Amino acid sequence: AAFTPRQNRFDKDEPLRTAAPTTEATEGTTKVESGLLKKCRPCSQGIKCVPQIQCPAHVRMESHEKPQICDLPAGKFGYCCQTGQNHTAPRPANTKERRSGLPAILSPSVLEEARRNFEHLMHGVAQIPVRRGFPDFAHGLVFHSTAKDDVHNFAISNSAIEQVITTQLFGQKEQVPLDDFITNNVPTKFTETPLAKHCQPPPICRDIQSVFRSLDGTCNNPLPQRSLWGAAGQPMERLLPPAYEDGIWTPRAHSADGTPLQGARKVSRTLLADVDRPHPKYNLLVMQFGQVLAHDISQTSSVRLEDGNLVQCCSPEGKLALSPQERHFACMPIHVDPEDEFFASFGVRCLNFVRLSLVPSPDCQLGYGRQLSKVTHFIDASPVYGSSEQASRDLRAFRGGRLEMLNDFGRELLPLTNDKKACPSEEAGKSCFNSGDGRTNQIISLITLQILLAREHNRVADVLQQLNPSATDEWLFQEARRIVIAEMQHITYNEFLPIIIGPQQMKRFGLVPLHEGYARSYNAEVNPAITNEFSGAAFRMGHSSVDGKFHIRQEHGHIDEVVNIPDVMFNPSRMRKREFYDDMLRTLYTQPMQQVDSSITQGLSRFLFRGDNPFGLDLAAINIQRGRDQGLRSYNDYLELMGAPKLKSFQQFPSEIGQKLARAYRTPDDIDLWVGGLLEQSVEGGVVGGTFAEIIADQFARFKQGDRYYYEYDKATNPGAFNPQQLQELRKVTLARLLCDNSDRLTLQAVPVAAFVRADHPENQMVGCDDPNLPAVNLLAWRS
Ligand code: HEM
Ligand SMILES: [Ca+2]
Repeated sequence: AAFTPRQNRFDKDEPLRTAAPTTEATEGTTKVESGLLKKCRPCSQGIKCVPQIQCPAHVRMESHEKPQICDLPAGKFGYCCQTGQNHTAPRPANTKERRSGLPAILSPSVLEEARRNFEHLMHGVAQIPVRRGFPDFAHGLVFHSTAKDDVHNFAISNSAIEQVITTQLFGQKEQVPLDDFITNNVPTKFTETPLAKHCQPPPICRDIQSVFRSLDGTCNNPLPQRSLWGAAGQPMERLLPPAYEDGIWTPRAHSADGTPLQGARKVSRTLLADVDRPHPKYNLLVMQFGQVLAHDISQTSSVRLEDGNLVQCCSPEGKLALSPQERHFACMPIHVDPEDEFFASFGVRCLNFVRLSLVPSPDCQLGYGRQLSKVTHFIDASPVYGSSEQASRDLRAFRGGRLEMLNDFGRELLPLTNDKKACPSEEAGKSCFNSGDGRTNQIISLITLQILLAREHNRVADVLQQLNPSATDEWLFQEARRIVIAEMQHITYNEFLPIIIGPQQMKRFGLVPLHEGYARSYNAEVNPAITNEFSGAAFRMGHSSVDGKFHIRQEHGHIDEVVNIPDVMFNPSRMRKREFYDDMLRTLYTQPMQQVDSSITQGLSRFLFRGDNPFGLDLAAINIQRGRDQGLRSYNDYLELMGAPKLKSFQQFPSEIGQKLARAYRTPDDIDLWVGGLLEQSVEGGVVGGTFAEIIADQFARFKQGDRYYYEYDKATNPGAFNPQQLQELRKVTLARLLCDNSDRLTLQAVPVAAFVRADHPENQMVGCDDPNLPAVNLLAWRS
């Protein structure tokens, strides 16, 4: 049921090349060598050949300005890129005049009027509580970190919103072309106005030679102006300019033909049915590791009320959406049709949806709203350690470098949380677990991996202490953390990522880990921040891999218990059953994941966070709405970004999908990125289609090139570099080893060698946890 619009794009045997070569490039493209294989002239010195997606300015260039085409590994084309990852190309001359006509500073009257509008939006709205125990409440928890943090974010987000409202008013008054906003081409500033309080240059880093990366990700890039790149709370990047209808923050609500877009729920129920399609090769660990990784690198934040409480956009019981006059400015409720075969039967006509909060402009310039990630963007095991110094201190035991754990009759579990806002239930015995990430209790299989990683930290800390008896708690903690982060990174690049994006993209984006020696891909120009396209669409591919049920203790055709996933969302009590942790791990490596395609389990699309309610939320609709909230452009624009032709008609899809698409959208230019990506056929050797593969590959290239502390870098780059012997040891780590080392050994005594591959797959084999053939990191390399 999958389809790819352009399976072979960028391939050298593709006769139709969309990127019009410059005269230079045509000269440089030498004669046909064999068949259709052409060879391109290399880029001039100092200019890098990169995949099209990493040179996004080309989309806005005239054809004669497009960069020269060059060769990339795996038989692919790239661009000799001079604009870097900046998506704004030099603008046509005729708009220059308009821009220079704008005032440098805002007038007091605009400021005052905007202030009044803002006050009204803040206080003149109906306040309907979001009740504990209901699905919306749990949805709000997804954006929770700590109670203190919620209040702090409120203040910052408010400043940002006020800036946006002021910018909108200014844009109307001065008739600024939309294009100038989306390409950051408005010279006007907030300087010397009350809105300037958050415009501060990034801090200067004092200790740039620190052996250990900071907890909040600051000073990873030590260069002036870049000390906050990738740090917690920093804005996301964009591959393409936002698709806001006013260029600033008004979400895309109209089709390319001017009529209103269909609602997100309508798209979800028309296109994303629930079909059971188990993956023939990969198991649920791929899904579950993917979610842990997603939480490591991104957590957005939703707008809240002044007291930190959640915003509600629907009338009680979802009977209808509040009118625009009475609802909060961040409301973007999801409309439910009366003929909705599921929600309408409960009388529900409105699903709550609150927009993401924003960050103020760092350089004080007027521009579009920018979303943030609250966690460190880097892959740095932040779900284990938290994304701030304080969060990490709250998790530490301050003995032997260990993390605090709950001793549950001899088994180490995560400690229980005392943060009342972290758990939907206040009942005793239903307490939630605490970790470095506020989303841990979302589903019990996620808790399982969070426990696994915390145990791994303590296991490593204990061994380090035996080897270095006089080491301090601080050193043991930081060194164990450094090792666990390296393990996370190695498993991500070595085992996980190739499964997702396939071997060709791994090569083309330079993501394959080395077998020996140090890697040299650090590039101080690369901002490691998460992109909106990645967090709002591409990496949400994982939602399609979720199975609606867990088959616990599946052995020889026998299953002990079938657990529906909504029953284990924010309901961690099963973890206290003695054998559950081992059983869950075994389930994850035995049970297939679902294929990444246009099918989403009803466990997510109807019953998400149901709790005791008869119905839940629709995560698919939420994803679509979120993409519009984040200003993601339509799927077609991303095809163009990658150098593929845009779709012109729904008939380019197989007829069944084409018909459904035509019911959900007016033109192919309307297709939401997340939906279009899921409809593609998977790339060779990977589980996602070409578009998601590119967006994901680009993101992981940022994490590698833009992380000075990446585990494969040497001392010249990374002040916390591993010595050659340590690095060689770290390269032995596998997820299989982690499963064995951190299981309870109650029902789990053996693991599949390739942990992400179904245990029953012919290419895989089970190996006993004590088998010497299961490689392990020898920590003797850390004896000082
Ligand atoms: C196990 C079941 C899962 C559940 C119940 C779940 C639920 C959610 C929810 C409620 C959100 C926030 C939606 C919004 O309001 O925008 C979310 C966001 C997200 N999810 Fe999942 N998810 C699951 C698995 C996964 C997996 C397997 C992956 C990837 C492999 C993934 C990747 C993401 C990403 C990247 C985001 C955006 C995070 C952000 O930037 O805030 N999720 N998920
Ligand atoms: Ca992180």
